[in-house]
Amino acid sequence: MFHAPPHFLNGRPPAPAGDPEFSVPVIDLAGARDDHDPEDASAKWGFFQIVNHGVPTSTQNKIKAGTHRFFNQDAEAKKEYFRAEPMSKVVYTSNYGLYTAPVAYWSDVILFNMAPEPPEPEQIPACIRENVQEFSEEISKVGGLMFELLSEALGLASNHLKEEMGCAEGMGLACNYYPHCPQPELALGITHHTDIGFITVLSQDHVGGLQVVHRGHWVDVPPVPEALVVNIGDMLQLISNDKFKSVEHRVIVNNVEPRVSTVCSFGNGFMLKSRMYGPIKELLSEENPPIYREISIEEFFFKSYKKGFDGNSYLPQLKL
Ligand SMILES: O=C(O)CCC(=O)C(=O)O
Ligand SMILES: [Fe+2]
Repeated sequence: MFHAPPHFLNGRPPAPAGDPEFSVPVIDLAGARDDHDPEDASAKWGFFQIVNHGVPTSTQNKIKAGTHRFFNQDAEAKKEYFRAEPMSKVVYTSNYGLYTAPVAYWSDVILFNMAPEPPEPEQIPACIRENVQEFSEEISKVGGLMFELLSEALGLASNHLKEEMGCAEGMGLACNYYPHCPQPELALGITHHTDIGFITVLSQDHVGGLQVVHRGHWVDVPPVPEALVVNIGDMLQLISNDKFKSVEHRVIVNNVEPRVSTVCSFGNGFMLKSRMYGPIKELLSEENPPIYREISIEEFFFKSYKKGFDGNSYLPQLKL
């Protein structure tokens, strides 16, 4: 495991080693459904890892190899995919927090907005095309399952989030590449943030560097082979009326080897524009009044991007 230097702690100490309070929740999806209710982890951490989830390891490995292939090309080959704005089907960008993040992002990303309408196959770079299509199919099934489990964890019918609310209708798949960093004390891979969508399901490689905030401490998320990481995003915090909290996280870099991750965000700015999302009525009562006003996902994404990558979510601005 690599460690962030003290000036990157943002006043949060690293989690004490060996304290079971800080051991990251892992949910085994094999076996009886009742055994893997993610309610506790979603409410307390806003984050959990899942194992035995059905994205074959070979599918995860192939897209990571494709990510290395894409980013190891020279700039000339990559530049046709470069976009400065996020609302394209395929967006390659480098250091996207450059003008707004508190610390430069030591990372490159190629993002594919796969749902509701995927890009044309020829818009996806040939060196990663098949991998993107295969991973996207597999991760969509996992996303669907997560929405069922999270619906149940909220005490709703299992189809509520996916079918009733259309939470899985938009999906963005980001392939992140964190180059080896000669001076890791001067940069972060991605500075602290919460994810904007409903949930994020991600696959990390063996290198490590992802950290989440739990009870005011930075906790390393050690890579577990085959495991996927699930983050609660801001939109799920909004519709769950704070029952589930979006998790603050970041990626630290190292001077040993590059790292790649594959990150699927369920909920993107291409979703049905007229649909408004607010706290789910079934979760509200006199003792539990709505905390946030309704907003369309398009506006939420737009405002969150516009605000800049300053580490704060846009949610507080929607408080009633
Ligand atoms: O690379 C990772 O593990 C996390 C990346 C991330 O937080 C993001 O893309 O939003
Ligand atoms: Fe993230």
